[in-house]
Amino acid sequence: MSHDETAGDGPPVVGLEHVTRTYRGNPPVAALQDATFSIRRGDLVTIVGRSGSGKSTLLNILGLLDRPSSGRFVLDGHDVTGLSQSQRTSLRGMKVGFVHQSFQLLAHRSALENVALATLYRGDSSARSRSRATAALAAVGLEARQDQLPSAMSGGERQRVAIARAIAGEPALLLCDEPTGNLDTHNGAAVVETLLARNASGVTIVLITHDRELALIGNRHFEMSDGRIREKPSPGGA
Ligand SMILES: Nc1ncnc2c1ncn2[C@@H]1O[C@H](COP(=O)(O)OP(=O)(O)OP(=O)(O)O)[C@@H](O)[C@H]1O
Repeated sequence: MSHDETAGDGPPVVGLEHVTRTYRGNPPVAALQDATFSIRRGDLVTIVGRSGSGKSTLLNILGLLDRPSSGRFVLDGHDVTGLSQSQRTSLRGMKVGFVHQSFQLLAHRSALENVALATLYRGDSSARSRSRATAALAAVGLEARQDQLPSAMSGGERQRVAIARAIAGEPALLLCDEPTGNLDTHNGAAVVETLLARNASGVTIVLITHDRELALIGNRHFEMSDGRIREKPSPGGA
């Protein structure tokens, strides 16, 4: 399915209304202030901003790792505002995939095992998790390398395994935190190509970065500054 066919279908994947996050302290830190925006199915959203502007704070809220101090957050049709910790954990497992700067693969497990274990934890049967993992590795172009250990792979391949792990459970939202931050240009480009291809098949992605060039990919571009987020007009006015 192409991006154009999926964009905008159904309820938003993310709906934030006046979301704030203030860290306690003296003085308190208003790390996220009055964020109101939606992310539609099939969007590839980039968020750029300096260190300390609030990007991780926002990503933690979107990924249900942290709660807003105030405001409303609806994730794929679920209002998460009043959920208990265990309900949030379970929703996170169903709805969110994470890709981190540092890959975070299990060193003594093959690529296939790294991906399969993630869906096994979600409650899939062993056969189901294996078949999902094989499909996810094929989707990132690593079907031939599924029995390799991470140590035998390039940084770009490791990150593609991490992407396969994050998408194997078909999450509503893929959150990427500086996904090319530890990679050289060549490996970084391979990871970007992989993310663009997954987005073209319908995966909704939010990517945070310091890198102003990387921030130009995708169809929607946000900038954070001192806890405030604003959407930048896309070239061509789309
Ligand atoms: N647990 C915390 N307690 C208190 N203040 C915090 C906490 N986490 C972050 N902050 C502060 O909140 C603000 C936003 O931080 P955040 O980590 O979200 O920024 P960022 O844009 O992700 O930065 P970086 O690019 O360096 O990761 C900063 O002023 C930071 O010092």
